[in-house]
Amino acid sequence: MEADEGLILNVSSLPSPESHHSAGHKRFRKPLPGKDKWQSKALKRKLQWADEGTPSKQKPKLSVSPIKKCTKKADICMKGNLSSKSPPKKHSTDRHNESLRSRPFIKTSCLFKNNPKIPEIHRGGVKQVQEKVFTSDSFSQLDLHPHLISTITTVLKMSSMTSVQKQTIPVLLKGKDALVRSQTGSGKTLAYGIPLVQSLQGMKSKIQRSDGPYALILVPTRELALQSFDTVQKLLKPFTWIVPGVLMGGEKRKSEKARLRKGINILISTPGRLVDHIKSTKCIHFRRIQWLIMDEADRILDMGFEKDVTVILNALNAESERRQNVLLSATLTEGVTRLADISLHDPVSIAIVEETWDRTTPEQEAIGSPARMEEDGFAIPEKLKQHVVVVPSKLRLVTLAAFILGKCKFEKLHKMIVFFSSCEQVEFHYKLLLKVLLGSQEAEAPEHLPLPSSHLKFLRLHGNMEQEERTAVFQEFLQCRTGILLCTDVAARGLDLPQVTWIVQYNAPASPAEYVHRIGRTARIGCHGNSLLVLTPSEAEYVNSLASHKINVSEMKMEDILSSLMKDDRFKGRRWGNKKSRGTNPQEVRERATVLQTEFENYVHSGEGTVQWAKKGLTFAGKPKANAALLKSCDLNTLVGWTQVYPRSRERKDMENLATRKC
Ligand SMILES: Nc1ncnc2c1ncn2[C@@H]1O[C@H](COP(=O)(O)OP(=O)(O)OP(=O)(O)O)[C@@H](O)[C@H]1O
Repeated sequence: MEADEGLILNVSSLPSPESHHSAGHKRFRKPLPGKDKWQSKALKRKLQWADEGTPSKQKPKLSVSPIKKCTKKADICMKGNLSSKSPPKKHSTDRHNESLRSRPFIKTSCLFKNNPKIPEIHRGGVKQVQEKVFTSDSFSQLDLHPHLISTITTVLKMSSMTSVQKQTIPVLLKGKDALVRSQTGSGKTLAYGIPLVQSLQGMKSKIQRSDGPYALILVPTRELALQSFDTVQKLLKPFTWIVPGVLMGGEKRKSEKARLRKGINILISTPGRLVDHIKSTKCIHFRRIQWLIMDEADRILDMGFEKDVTVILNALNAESERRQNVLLSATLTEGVTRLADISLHDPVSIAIVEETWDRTTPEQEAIGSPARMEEDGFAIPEKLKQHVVVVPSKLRLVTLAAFILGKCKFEKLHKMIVFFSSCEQVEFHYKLLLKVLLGSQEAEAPEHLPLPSSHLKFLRLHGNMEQEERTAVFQEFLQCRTGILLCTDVAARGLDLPQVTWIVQYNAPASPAEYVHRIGRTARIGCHGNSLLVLTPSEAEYVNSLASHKINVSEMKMEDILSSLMKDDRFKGRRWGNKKSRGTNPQEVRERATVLQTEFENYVHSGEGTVQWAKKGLTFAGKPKANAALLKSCDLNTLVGWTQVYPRSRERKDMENLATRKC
């Protein structure tokens, strides 16, 4: 789902001229030619829809002209709460007065009215599949080279094996192929890395750099390639004659060719880039390949690399038939099974699952046999607390912002990842949140800040960024103790980012497997972690879909999330002036949410450029897969909101067709 975002760009929510002083708002005094025409049309639409909820029942009620009224007396716009007769009291400091003057008028009715009812979430008694992460067995029990053991204990600082390592390492040391399925963050990299290094260091004829690759590790993303390279490099510390290397898009082909020519013994690559080299780099060969490892196999397939994997398998088979093959994934999909069929020889299947299905309701009984359950159930880290919040489209953006403020500004140190469904959405929300949550914060008096602004550090990561920047952001987030990373699914798989405390999924993931991978960026290797899935009312059913995969989420209330705005006086409505805020007065919470929403909208409307950029951020053109997902999951409200962004365009027509179909 990509098109909603609770940012309804319509003129009725624009600020009154008297309340703005910045250059960005001069346009209200001197409108751009032709612009007021579409604004008034958008206003008309907005009024219709605000009254009736859906466009299908449009009955124009244009007797009120809010812009006019707001312009004269902004306070009238606040639904019955602000009296035009009682202007705000004088405040003690000029600064405070200034801050109040620049505060937008509040129009609570827009944001909190005519929203679809939030359905109740009925949770069945789902018992999650659990894996025990650690065992009491130490690495020294394995038949490994003593230098390798000491590297594990002294360099990697690990003593006992995880369950997946305990089961996988002996199988691979025996030379068998394996299909390994284990929960996210359970230590799969070392499960293949240790036997790989053990076998290569012990080869009868000592490996020469110029021999070329003995092992190929395929991973879906560049970040994962770098991360796997880092682990392998550490394991190879005592065995300096074995050279690891990475090939991934984004780097100059020429320098990769030069490194290939010099020799890489353990080649870590993304499939696309490797195929590139197979087709164009003469010096690449697989004559000595002994190992093929496909990590995050389901993601490799999801990303459309199936054809590339076939090209790679053919290239390997053409030069070396005998090799050991390993396929690893946190989730087992049909595609992975298919890939296992063509790439593994008589594999040992390793699945670290303890619990079986707990049939507690007849509906669950009807879903399928225990065997099927075994296949469909995803193991979730035991210490991961999963939450869901159902939020009407219009309120999604403020809810997200309030959640970020609540956790990252007002609670103790949090490190958060927020998933979006497209690169454009990431960019859009990154700039918007940076500007509104951080930009204005910087301008506020220091006494308003409960914590230093550095706690609200925003980063973003997506596939449209230059590789250099991607790597820098990845490294920065890896090392920082707090921060908020806004990203696409480029960061969903395999990435090991320590100390992440919250995962937020702002857009529902395309599949339960994706859900598991996204939340798997927290609660790694036995640590605690939390996740929040944001759904629109029409998507509430998704919770049942997760339950059918043994995924159990508990509900959070939108109002509770929004109430953290009470801690941030930047969003205090004009009416409350110097008054002390009372706990979590629902009316005041709503008004603060409206102030925040208005700030978002003001920023977007501050110029033609930002409007265009917002449209880009809310669009989902050119992504057929995403469109299909949108059709499946997004609600009417979303579509209505979206059509308001596009008052007259082909896209709008498309969206209206889509809305009609949804009806
Ligand atoms: N035996 C161990 N003891 C302590 N820490 C470990 C052990 N094995 C791995 N780790 C650490 O656990 C973290 C997760 O490991 P890894 O990234 O290999 O998990 P994964 O199963 O591949 O996760 P994902 O499915 O998300 O890719 C890493 O930081 C790794 O260093």
